[in-house]
Amino acid sequence: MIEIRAIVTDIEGTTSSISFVRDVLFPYARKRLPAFVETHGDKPELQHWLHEAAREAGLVEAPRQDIIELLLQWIDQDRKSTALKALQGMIWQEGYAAGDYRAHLYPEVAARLRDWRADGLRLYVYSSGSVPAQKLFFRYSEAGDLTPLFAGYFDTETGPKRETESYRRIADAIDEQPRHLLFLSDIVEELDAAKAAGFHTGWLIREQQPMPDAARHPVYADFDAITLSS
Ligand SMILES: CSCCC(=O)C(=O)COP(=O)(O)O
Ligand SMILES: [Mg+2]
Repeated sequence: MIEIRAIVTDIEGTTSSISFVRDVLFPYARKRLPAFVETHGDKPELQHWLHEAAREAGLVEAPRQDIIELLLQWIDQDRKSTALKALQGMIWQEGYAAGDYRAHLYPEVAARLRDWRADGLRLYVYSSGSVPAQKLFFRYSEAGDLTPLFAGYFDTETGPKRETESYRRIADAIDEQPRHLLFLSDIVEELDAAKAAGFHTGWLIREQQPMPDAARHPVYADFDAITLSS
């Protein structure tokens, strides 16, 4: 008998479309990053993440303009850099607050998250986006402010999403045995890592992709198809 007590969900490709992140959020950050650094460059938080990006690239002594150029390249590559994601989150905050966009959610997601909460399940997010960016995402979602539904958030400061140890850390932080946790994602390597840590897994395959034949994980076309017991 499977007993799921908490659900940990990915964002891009799972609760929300890849295109919203790639075609709205990333270009928004890319266009504004140079001016944002110019305007806010004296702020300790921004200086910290610029230094972290430089350290990550081995360019600690480089001029600030070189770091900016590097960050723009990383945005184009969708490099899962913790420093980049933190900087992007700082820029995205302005866009949400200004009403420039609302975070995309697939149509069934908000209702299903509410159902799971009403059934006593705890909900968490694990995304490459920074924790502040995740909170903004669900605070300013197309379905309104969903942050009251979530008990916690994890990003790559917990660890890389394709490493099993990251999921062990998440289970410890949630204070649940992995066998009582379900991880939902669109990326099979992330699901493999979670499964190796003992999590139950759900593979969201949304954008009319061919269903894999011998799926390594239970495959779902949307959140309404997800079953929590068997
Ligand atoms: C929190 S919105 C920005 C998401 C992001 O930058 C990203 O790379 C999403 O990757 P995920 O791990 O959620 O698929
Ligand atoms: Mg994803």
